[in-house]
Amino acid sequence: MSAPTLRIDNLRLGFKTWSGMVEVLHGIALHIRPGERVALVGESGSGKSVTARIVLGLLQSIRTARIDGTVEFEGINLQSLKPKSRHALRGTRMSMIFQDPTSSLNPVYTIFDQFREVLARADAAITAEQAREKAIVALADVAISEPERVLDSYAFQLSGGMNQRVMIAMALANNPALLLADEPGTALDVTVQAQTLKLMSELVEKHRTSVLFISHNLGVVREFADRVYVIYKGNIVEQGPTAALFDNPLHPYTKALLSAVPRITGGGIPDLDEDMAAFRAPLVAHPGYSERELLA
Ligand SMILES: Nc1ncnc2c1ncn2[C@@H]1O[C@H](COP(=O)(O)OP(=O)(O)OP(=O)(O)O)[C@@H](O)[C@H]1O
Repeated sequence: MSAPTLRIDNLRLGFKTWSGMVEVLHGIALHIRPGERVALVGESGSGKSVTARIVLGLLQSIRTARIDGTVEFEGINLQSLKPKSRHALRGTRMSMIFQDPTSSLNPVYTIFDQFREVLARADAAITAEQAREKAIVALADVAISEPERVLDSYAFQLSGGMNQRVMIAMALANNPALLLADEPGTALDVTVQAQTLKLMSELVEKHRTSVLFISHNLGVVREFADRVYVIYKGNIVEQGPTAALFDNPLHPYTKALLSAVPRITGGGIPDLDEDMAAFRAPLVAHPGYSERELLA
């Protein structure tokens, strides 16, 4: 089997606060193979975004953050890299799509200016003409029919759905090995979100891009992911192939998450802490799919 694109092992994160250390991640492990689409699912505050930010190298420079453990990207331990080398990976070998496409784009530069900057990260010598050519191809890939007009526009002149397509095109423009998608499109209406996710899905499949897909929307995860990790209060409590996990959730938190779909954003999950306390094993792996076996 090929080596994983991303391998996280025993990852711990704490923040120094006035009242002492607040532990946020308690030794999580996950991996993503080349071309695999993996979802990290959990409620608000469970530690999904901080995990993605560590992979991107964005938390390492925060003075109050304490990070321990292994984060290996394409066989390189990111913790051992200098900030400059971590910076060089972003937008080239790994890239990210955020929740709200319009606020993620810079309002004072045209779409083309931003495209050119992204492409120059991988090829500093790229000319304006070459960048324009590449940007047009990338926009055509996300089914934008008037790429010239879009390139000369500012984000505020385009619809949210159009900006989301632009973001996807930019994120994939340098053919990254890993795409981190943090609740992509949740700021958009449901139909537009579904369309853009479908597009993203087709593109990552075409390019065999590995994806870490962060979401609390289980419906979307079921459609999109090959495998799922469930995170609860900074612990991975269950993982397995999507269909197996949805059809036969083993951990009380996963069961609660699945049964609480309509009210997941509401008042939380009643009595969950009681169920959790009664459950002794911290990680449930579906038979034959333990982290160790998958990596062997
Ligand atoms: N810079 C920071 N300083 C202190 N605590 C932080 C910082 N960033 C995140 N946290 C805390 O870490 C925990 C995990 O946050 P994270 O943003 O990863 O949650 P999440 O699962 O992505 O939630 P959501 O779905 O709401 O985005 C939260 O309790 C949050 O308050």
